[in-house]
Amino acid sequence: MSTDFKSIPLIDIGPLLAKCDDPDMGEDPGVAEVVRQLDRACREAGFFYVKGHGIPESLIKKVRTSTREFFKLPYEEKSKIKMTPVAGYRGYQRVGENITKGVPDMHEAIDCYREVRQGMYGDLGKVMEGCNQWPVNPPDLKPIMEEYVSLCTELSRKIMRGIALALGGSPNEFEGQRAGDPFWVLRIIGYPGASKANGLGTPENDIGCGAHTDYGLLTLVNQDDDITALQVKNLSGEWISAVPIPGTFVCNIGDMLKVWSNGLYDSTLHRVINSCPRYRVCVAYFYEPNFDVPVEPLDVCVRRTGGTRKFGRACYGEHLVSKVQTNFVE
Ligand SMILES: N=C(N)NCCCC[C@H](N)C(=O)O
Ligand SMILES: O=C(O)CCC(=O)C(=O)O
Ligand SMILES: [Fe+2]
Repeated sequence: MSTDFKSIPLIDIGPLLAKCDDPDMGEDPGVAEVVRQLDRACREAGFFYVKGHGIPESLIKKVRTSTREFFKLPYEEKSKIKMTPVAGYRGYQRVGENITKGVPDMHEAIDCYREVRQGMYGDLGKVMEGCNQWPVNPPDLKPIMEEYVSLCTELSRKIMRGIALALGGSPNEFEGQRAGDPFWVLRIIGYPGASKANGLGTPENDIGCGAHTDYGLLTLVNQDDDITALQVKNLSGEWISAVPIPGTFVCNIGDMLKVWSNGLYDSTLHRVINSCPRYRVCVAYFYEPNFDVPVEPLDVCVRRTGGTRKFGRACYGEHLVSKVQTNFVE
């Protein structure tokens, strides 16, 4: 359960990355300090900023620039890669098409998923079968995003090694069968400026994305530097803003980590309200478990939470499919 946190902690993960693939990384004092901070952040907020992550700032900026360029195109152009169930729910969705708890969200997006070949996960994976739909314009969007996904995947694997230690496990707790063949999701998102979204000049009412939790393990949010819009709910119900900190990612934990950790860590509710008149872009990368692995509380976490299993067995693929099938207007 999250606490009454008033701000979101910032963690320099440099020391963790430096030693991340050493078998005895846990004994390194620099790693131990990062692990302590990760543990505290995951227990208290389920959200943290990371710096020292090693992904070049130039690429992070290009990701947002090409995103902005795409959303500036006319609808006819954007709709050439329209999201459809047949494409495995990959592609472009216009403002209002994504719904959260029954309410249309004031954002447009391109959804991308790790590609799923026919029959790869049997019936479980059918809904997600398909290839990503990339726009022709801007031409560099596809290569930029592909490079970005591969760097985010590697970074997330390393952060998860730190989180595994934080939970009292071995560093490779989330490798192999659990998340050694990770599924991933990329959401390329644009939030219209406040007055444009509702035309009434009542910015408080523009819900860019309604309150939700993320579905998998770990999310890396790459947001515009100059607009505050992401809000995280604390225990007493206050919304704490994740004010952009240049050079950092906002990270948060997802539903599957809540199950694996037996609730030691929670997937915290968050939402997006762009009350700024300017258009906001955000690219969210989601690092997820193996698509078809059974997810149940780790023994070490059950012991640390009083010996009772709080959750039954879950499956990421099933969870994703149930979300995707209810996320869109018909
Ligand atoms: N893949 C992830 N985590 N996407 C998060 C999207 C959240 C909004 C969605 N309509 C919902 O209600 O879940
Ligand atoms: O726009 C943001 O800052 C976060 C978006 C988000 O929470 C999501 O796509 O899951
Ligand atoms: Fe989210």
